[in-house]
Parts: sequence; C-alpha cells; structure tokens
Amino acid sequence: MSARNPGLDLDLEWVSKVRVNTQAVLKRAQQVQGRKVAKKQWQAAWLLKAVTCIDLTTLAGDDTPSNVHRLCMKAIQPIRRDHLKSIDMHDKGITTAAVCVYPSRVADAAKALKAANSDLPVASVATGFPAGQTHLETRLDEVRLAVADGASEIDIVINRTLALTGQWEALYDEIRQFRQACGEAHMKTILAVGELANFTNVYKASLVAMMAGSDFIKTSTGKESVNATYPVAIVMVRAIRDYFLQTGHKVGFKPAGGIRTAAESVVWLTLMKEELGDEWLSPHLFRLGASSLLADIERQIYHHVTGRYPAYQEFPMA
Ligand SMILES: O=C[C@H](O)COP(=O)(O)O
Repeated sequence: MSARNPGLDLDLEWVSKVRVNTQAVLKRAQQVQGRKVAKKQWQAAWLLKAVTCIDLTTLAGDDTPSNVHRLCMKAIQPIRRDHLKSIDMHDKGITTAAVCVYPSRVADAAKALKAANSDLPVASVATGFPAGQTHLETRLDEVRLAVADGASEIDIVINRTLALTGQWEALYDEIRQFRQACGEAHMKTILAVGELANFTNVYKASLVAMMAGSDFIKTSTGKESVNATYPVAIVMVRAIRDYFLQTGHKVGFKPAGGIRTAAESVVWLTLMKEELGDEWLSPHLFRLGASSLLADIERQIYHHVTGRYPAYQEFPMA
C-alpha cells in the first residue's frame, strides 16, 4: 500500500458545495466503456495486471476453513505456472492483491497463508457487513477482532442511514473511529452506492470517507441490488482526484460487486488510467473486489496461450 491518507478535519462547507452533473457523468462512462480493447499480448498484459489488483473474495454463509484455504492457494498461484511460463511471466511473482473474507474466517486465511510462506494480505469485511445495521460498539469490536486475528486490511461499510439523512458529521465521526480501531491495518470504506439514492450523495459520502482517513473508497458490498457501475465510479474517482488536488493525499479505489468478466476488468483499468493516471494502476491504489472474475481471466489467458478455450470445470476454484 502507498503512504496512508491521514484524513483532515471535516470540511462541511466543501461537502455542502458538491454538485454532480449527471448527464456529463453518464456520457463520460459511455466513452470509457466504448474504448477499443487491446488484443494478443497486450490483452494478456492487461489481464495479468488485473489479476494483481484482485481482492480474491469469498463472502458466503457456508464458508469453511477448507474453502478459505483453497481460496488462499488460488490467490498465491492465480494463473497456471505453465501458462505463465509460455508468456515468460512465470518469475514475476504474480499473485492476487489480497484475499477478502468475513471476520470469523480471518484466522483461517492467516493460518493458510502463513503455512504457505506467503505474506499476501488478508482483508476482512467488518462493521456489520453488508448492512451496517448493528450498534457502533459492536462494529468497532468487529474491526479490532479482525485485526487481532491477522487482517491487515479492513473493508468497513458505512452507515447508510446517516448518509441518506445528511448527517455527514456523524458519519465522519464513525468512520474516524473505525480508522482508529484499524490501527496499522489499512481501511477501505464501502459506500454501498446502490443504496445512496443519487450521485451527489455518492460524491459527498466519498469526500467524507476520505476526510475521515480512508485509505481506499470502495463502491459496494456485492450484496446490494446495484453494485459497481461505471457512472458511479466516475463520480468516486473524480472525488478522489479533487481530494488529491486539494490535500496531496492519494486515496485508492476499489470497485466491487458483480465484476465477472475479463473484458470488464480491462474497462476498469482503462477508467483508472484515463481518470487518475498510471499511478492508480497498481494494487497500492486500485483493487478489484471479486469472487468470480478470476475464472474468466484464466480462460482468456488459456486461450492466448493455447489458441482454444477451456471448459469452466477446468478451473473449479477460480
Ligand atoms: O467485496 C467484494 C464483493 O463482495 C464481491 O462481490 P461479487 O461476489 O459480486 O464478486
């Protein structure tokens, strides 16, 4: 991760001045989606870059130590070694950026990675994920317990009630407390954009989350009915850019929820490159939160290497 965002005092005047031009956002999102996709080795290079930015995720009620173990092994070796070798990428240390699990599975992930001599970070969702509707003390305890179990990244969810009722100061105070509870662990703040009603709220929530010291802002939990969309991403990355121009602090971006195809992963990278520049194309400042994206990226790499597509069952754990 890059230098941390220390945050700043809540600037309510800045928050209250926010206006978002919806038509301009939609137009810009269409432009990014319409870009021609790279082919052949350039496509393979983009896809491997995407792999290194994935927070490989399992957030299911039936998660067990054994499927978390398999997830960790997949994160360590996300693409077949023989395929990497044939494109001369086998010694580049390609792994996913992190694994992401529920708080009660953090210890399993930390144990599996340690046993494999891997220092891949464990990210834990927290603060009553996905709805965030538990008492503040419970949410703070959850952060502390996940850190104690070995999480070095915490994906908190914001209190949507506070955002929807315009209680920005209370939202800032909560996020500030989460940041304190994280200690050295980096904090990604999930806005759950599908529940924030409009782009102006998304921009304001992004700003408040960054002022409160978030290291990343993240679109969604993957459990809302609308998750990561390109228009909402334009709003969030512009907030990141404005915050950087105003304060000099770089905040990362993590789209998450419903990202399933290799082609989409390239659009996300293109969006970052065009909106924030090359520095935001690394796992220090960009993550893709996804539980099933890796399968399609593997398929495309397989095709690049062998000239044919495999069946999905050839990659049961991706
Ligand atoms: O944070 C990550 C998301 O929960 C993953 O969502 P997904 O299962 O739709 O990929």
